[in-house]
Amino acid sequence: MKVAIIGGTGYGAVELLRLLHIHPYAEVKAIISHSSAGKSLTELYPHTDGFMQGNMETFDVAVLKEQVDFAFFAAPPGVSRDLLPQLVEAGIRCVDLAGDFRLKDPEVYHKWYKADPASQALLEKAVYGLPEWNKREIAEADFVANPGCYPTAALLGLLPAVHNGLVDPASIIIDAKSGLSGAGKSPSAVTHYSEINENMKAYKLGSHKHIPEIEQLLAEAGGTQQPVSFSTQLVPMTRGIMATIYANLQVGLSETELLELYEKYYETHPFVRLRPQGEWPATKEVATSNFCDIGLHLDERTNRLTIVSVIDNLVKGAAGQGIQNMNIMQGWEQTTGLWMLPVYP
Ligand SMILES: NC(=O)C1=CN([C@@H]2O[C@H](COP(=O)(O)OP(=O)(O)OC[C@H]3O[C@@H](n4cnc5c(N)ncnc54)[C@H](OP(=O)(O)O)[C@@H]3O)[C@@H](O)[C@H]2O)C=CC1
Ligand SMILES: CC(=O)N[C@@H](CCC(=O)OP(=O)(O)O)C(=O)O
Repeated sequence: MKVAIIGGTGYGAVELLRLLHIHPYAEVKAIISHSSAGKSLTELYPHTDGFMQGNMETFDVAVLKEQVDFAFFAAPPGVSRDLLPQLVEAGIRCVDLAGDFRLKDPEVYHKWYKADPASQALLEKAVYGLPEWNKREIAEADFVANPGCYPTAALLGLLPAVHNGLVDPASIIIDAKSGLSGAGKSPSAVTHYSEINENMKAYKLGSHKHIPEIEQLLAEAGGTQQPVSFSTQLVPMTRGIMATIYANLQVGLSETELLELYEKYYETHPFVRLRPQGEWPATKEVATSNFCDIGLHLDERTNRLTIVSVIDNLVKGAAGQGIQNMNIMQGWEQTTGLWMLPVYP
């Protein structure tokens, strides 16, 4: 199948190219660039030398319709809102790595993204693409809204607990740390080496656009959801997210029983791996892979459950999950092209 990547010079796009190169059924035929059409990707990213023929192109629906059957959007919010419907209309199925189609309520999008939402009709048509939650819906979708990186880590950590009513939904606290590639390739004062090296920085507390995304899916999974506390911090590494999640247990289960329940929940989901009792994952253990690794701890003194969930933000948090969604949409085994050992150390 022939594929286009839109937002060609960003980190998400380059990660898509890396992973699609080893995919047995997908081939990148076009890279669309807003800033660098006419240039070769290798001019900007020498590590891609020999892996992409031809130059990047401008967005043209008529040309893309002849070139490809599938497209990934890896551009900032606002771009897919305007361009993706044109491709879907032309019969090209899409996965959007940005957040334009994740939230079902246009007013909620407007409030948190501070931008105009897509139409209500398109938001209703969009399928939120978390394969461990709604694989069947993804398979039928014309276009999929790939989850945000933090929501992926947080939701995979919380789904078994919330879906089974194990924790008090009002007590959930998500404390999440991300490497710098999560902020994209454009440098900023905060991501400047001398600012973030040997440093950690909290940001967007109470205002992060992933808050409504997390709450939307938890409400779907648990039937109801109170606001969650969500704090984000930058840590001096390139890849990786660790979400440490706290919630009050509201059922009389032991740590062993909780772990068994998580194992059962994820038994048919190959990309989620549970650590044995007394062990918790590290970001390096999933780096460059599509895995989400999870460890649990039940503090019997406080009756509080701690869930540690790690992903690579560019893979399970973006390009890898996007390809997992494409696989499901195409009726291929979801692990196709994604079954690989993390790079370690
Ligand atoms: N980095 C991550 O870990 C994750 C990112 N995402 C989301 O995926 C999308 C891509 O992220 P990422 O690759 O990191 O971002 P980058 O900032 O690295 O790249 C985004 C790319 O979008 C393109 N683009 C197209 N139109 C515009 C425009 N009007 N203004 C600015 N850029 C434009 C640019 O490439 P060009 O000029 O070549 O078109 C740019 O390089 C974003 O929506 C992001 O939020 C989601 C999950 C995780
Ligand atoms: C470290 C860092 O800055 N991370 C980004 C999240 C990246 C992501 O998933 O964003 P989208 O929802 O836009 O797709 C942030 O906090 O905004």
